[in-house]
Amino acid sequence: MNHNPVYLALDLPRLDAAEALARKVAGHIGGIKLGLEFFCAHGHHGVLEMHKVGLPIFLDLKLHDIPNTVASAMQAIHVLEPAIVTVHAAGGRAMMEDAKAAAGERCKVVAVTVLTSLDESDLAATGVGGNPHDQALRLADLAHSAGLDGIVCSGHEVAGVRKQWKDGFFVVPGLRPSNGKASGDQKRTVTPREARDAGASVLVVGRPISRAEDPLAAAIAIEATL
Ligand SMILES: O=C(O)c1cc(=O)[nH]c(=O)n1[C@@H]1O[C@H](COP(=O)(O)O)[C@@H](O)[C@H]1O
Repeated sequence: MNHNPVYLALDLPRLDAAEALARKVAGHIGGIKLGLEFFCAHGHHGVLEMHKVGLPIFLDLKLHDIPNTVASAMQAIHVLEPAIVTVHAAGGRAMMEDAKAAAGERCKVVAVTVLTSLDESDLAATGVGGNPHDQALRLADLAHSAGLDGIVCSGHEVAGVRKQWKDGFFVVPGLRPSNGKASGDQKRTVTPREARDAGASVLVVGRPISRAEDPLAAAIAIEATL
């Protein structure tokens, strides 16, 4: 693969620290993922600052509301020129259709299926029967039929989803290098290499790089496995 599929999740409280980390590893990642922690703390200003690093920006806002509200939120972030934005597939077909229509041509919209921090018992507690694999496939079908570009799922489901959606754009978080650190709050993990081999388009890596003693060495080590 020519293009580096790793997007670094910058889940850090300080803007200067996030920017310094992104600059340090910029040659060994393909993009930057800015999520709720970053956006709630630094907003539009923070995203515009991070554009200066010169890498594509994945704005992981996980939008989930009524269709009109989500479409309006999408329009409000046009100015930030994100390459990728997330919504929750559980928001339903109309919400996803309207989100995609509002996103503009150059922004991929992907739907979160089953968070990688959940297992079957967590799903049951929310009233969803069956296992994460079947639920992810069901929500992937819904996202596909709503016209989205792809989905977010764990490395355990991505091969199955790829089988039924051959040209989909699939984001896989919950990655832990095989020599790696504890899973933390993640329950459905695979290695970056396993996710890539299973058909992931983007590999989201956060703490295995950002909390490493030597983030640059960690990013280079992950790149070397791909
Ligand atoms: O949408 C996401 O990016 C996402 C979906 C999901 O199911 N699980 C998940 O961990 N993420 C994000 O991926 C990143 C994973 O971070 P680490 O566990 O530190 O590598 C975090 O920024 C999460 O918000």
